[in-house]
Amino acid sequence: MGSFTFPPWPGDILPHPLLVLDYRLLNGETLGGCHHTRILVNHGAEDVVERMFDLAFKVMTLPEGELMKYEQGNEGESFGYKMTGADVVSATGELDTAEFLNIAKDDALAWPNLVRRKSPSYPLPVLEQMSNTVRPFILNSLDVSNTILSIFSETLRMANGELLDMHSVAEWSGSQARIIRNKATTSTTKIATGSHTDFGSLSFLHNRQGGLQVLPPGSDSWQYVKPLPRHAICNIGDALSILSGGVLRSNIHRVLPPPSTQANMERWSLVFFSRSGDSVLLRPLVDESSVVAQAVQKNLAMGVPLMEPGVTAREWTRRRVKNRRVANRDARGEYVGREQGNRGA
Ligand SMILES: O=C(O)CCC(=O)C(=O)O
Ligand SMILES: [Fe+2]
Repeated sequence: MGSFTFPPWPGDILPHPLLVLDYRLLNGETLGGCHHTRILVNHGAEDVVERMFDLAFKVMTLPEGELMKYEQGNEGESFGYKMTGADVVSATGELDTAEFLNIAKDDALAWPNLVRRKSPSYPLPVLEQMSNTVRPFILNSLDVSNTILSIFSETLRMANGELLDMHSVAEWSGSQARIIRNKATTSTTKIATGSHTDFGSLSFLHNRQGGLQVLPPGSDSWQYVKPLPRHAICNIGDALSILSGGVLRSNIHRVLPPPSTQANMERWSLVFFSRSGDSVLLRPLVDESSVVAQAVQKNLAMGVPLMEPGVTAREWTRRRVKNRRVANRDARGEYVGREQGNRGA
């Protein structure tokens, strides 16, 4: 099955060197002031990740007309299906080639009830495998997220549990699993997903084929990330960056078709996005953390603008999703919505 292929890495492509962290040995020192993409091994989701890829294949090979029943639309809804070409990948309005389906953490946990997407909710294979595949994948990813957040709350010297409370599993949030398909193409240069930072708190990304690229801090050259079996790529998103006053930083990445000898391959990937509760106000936690307060003061003294959208996590996600849709751009590719504070894709 296409989704299981783990092809050899092309000998002519030098991948970006990434620090591999053993999830079982994680601590504040290994994560440090985390500004870079990291790779996690022994995250515990290895087997259920295989089942998620299997499910991804079943879902994304349904007829297009069937998938379109679940399309997200243009109003900033994050859960559901996104067709290819719905998002822009560049300021000049080029369109993306990725198609994906987002499954809400709240739906997976409430199952057999559905609380975020009612009708039409999700394609049948997702409903059929909600309890034996999607929910275990999401629960495992939430565990990993909580572990990393509690390490970061030590880094930020916050009171016990405060950051975790903002990411309480019990509160509705934008947290979601995403299955992604990029159909085969002969091009190795056409951008599939444009340059962006993830907008939530943490992302765990499971890759098979190459194509993911990062723009390392301070560099202007894109570098490929080499997928490793049973490893998860770990990114910080903008919301956590905002809450931490920039102490923790989101990283810039994009997706191209699989490179070199992998050209022509269909590309599959899987992500879990961990996001704070819908009601959490996105602002630097200066009252909760002396580390954040100091960082904000230092940045202000140096004239670095403060990232403070002053909206809730729910509104932030809605704006960011909406901002990427080509339907919300004018002929020059500019966003035509009225909201302020949209940044990038
Ligand atoms: O497909 C990938 O490898 C990355 C996708 C991604 O960056 C995203 O969905 O935010
Ligand atoms: Fe991303």
